[in-house]
Amino acid sequence: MNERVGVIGASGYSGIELTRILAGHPGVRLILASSDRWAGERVEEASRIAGRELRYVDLAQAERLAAECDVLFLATPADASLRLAPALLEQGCRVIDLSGAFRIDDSAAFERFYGLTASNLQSSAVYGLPELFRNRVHGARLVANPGCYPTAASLALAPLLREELLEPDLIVNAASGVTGAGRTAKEDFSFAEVAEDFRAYKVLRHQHTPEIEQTLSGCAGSAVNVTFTPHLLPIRRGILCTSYGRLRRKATSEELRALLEEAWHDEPFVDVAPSPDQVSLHRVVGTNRCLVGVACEPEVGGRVVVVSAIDNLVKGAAGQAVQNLNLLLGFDESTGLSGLRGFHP
Ligand SMILES: NC(=O)C1=CN([C@@H]2O[C@H](COP(=O)(O)OP(=O)(O)OC[C@H]3O[C@@H](n4cnc5c(N)ncnc54)[C@H](OP(=O)(O)O)[C@@H]3O)[C@@H](O)[C@H]2O)C=CC1
Ligand SMILES: CC(=O)N[C@@H](CCC(=O)OP(=O)(O)O)C(=O)O
Repeated sequence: MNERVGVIGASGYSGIELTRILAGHPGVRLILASSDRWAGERVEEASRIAGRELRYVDLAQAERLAAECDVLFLATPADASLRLAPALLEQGCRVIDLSGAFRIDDSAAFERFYGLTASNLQSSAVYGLPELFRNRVHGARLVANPGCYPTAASLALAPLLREELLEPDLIVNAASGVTGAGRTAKEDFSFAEVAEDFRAYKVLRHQHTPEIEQTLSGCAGSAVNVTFTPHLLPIRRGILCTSYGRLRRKATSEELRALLEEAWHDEPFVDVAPSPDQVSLHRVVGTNRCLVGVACEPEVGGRVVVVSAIDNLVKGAAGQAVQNLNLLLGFDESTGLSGLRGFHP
């Protein structure tokens, strides 16, 4: 099979990762890669991996060529996705958007956190976290690929909330590598500013807060409040996410681990570690994997700590987007992804 796919925003960190994965995907043909700054240059991944000549085109040309694609990825900022998606859908393409433009059901919350006007396409977009919502993704025209932090937090906490094991007030602390901010990030993210430093940012105003609460409330069946604090880690890629809650009934660490193992048993990209201490970025960076570990104090009200790790550019962006592509096209969900081996021994 050779479904035709394209990437808009192909020169960004997640666009590059997408281009690399798609060039090696056996079921699709990458026919379009857009970048204004690289227009006219060769897409090296396409010639090196797929053995075909492909050149970047600018956005105007990409919009003209889009109708030739069965599925288009938008690896663009949210404001650009809001502008581009309607016309692409009208041309008959299916769209997988990596930005936050279509993830949040509550328009007022979206507008407050993103500072943008919500789209009326939001109601028809499917939130593409395959491990929780894969049945909805199959027939979707517009997939909202989840945010990096919400992916790490949701895969850590969803099974425990579904079993009504946690009080609905949670704390999520997470640290991301600097690629999370995109490649045009400004001065605050330069090497001299971040090296040998560690700090929180967007405290109590991060745009992923309503997304995490939306997903976890859906799992719990009632409102869940999350205090989310992101941190900037002076490395290139990876997210380590530590989530804290309180037990609603007695349980041991072994029981919680067994519950996570049961929930994620059939999932190719979620693994449960023997303990939270064994969850580390080395084990996930370069792969589409999420690694989760849990421990708790056994009494009612006892503390629960769940640690999860992902690569922000793979499971947190491009890899998850390809999982969604596979669902849309009816491929095995691991197609093009199982070969990603990671960067560490
Ligand atoms: N980095 C990460 O870890 C994650 C990112 N995301 C989201 O994915 C999207 C892409 O992120 P990332 O790869 O980091 O971003 P980058 O800043 O690295 O790249 C952005 C890309 O979009 C293009 N672009 C910029 N402005 C416009 C515009 N107005 N219209 C069309 N294209 C434009 C740029 O191409 P050019 O200038 O060459 O045309 C570039 O290819 C964002 O919405 C981001 O929030 C989601 C999860 C994780
Ligand atoms: C380190 C860093 O800055 N990470 C970004 C990740 C969010 C992102 O990529 O944006 P979306 O809202 O489209 O998911 C941030 O915290 O804003």
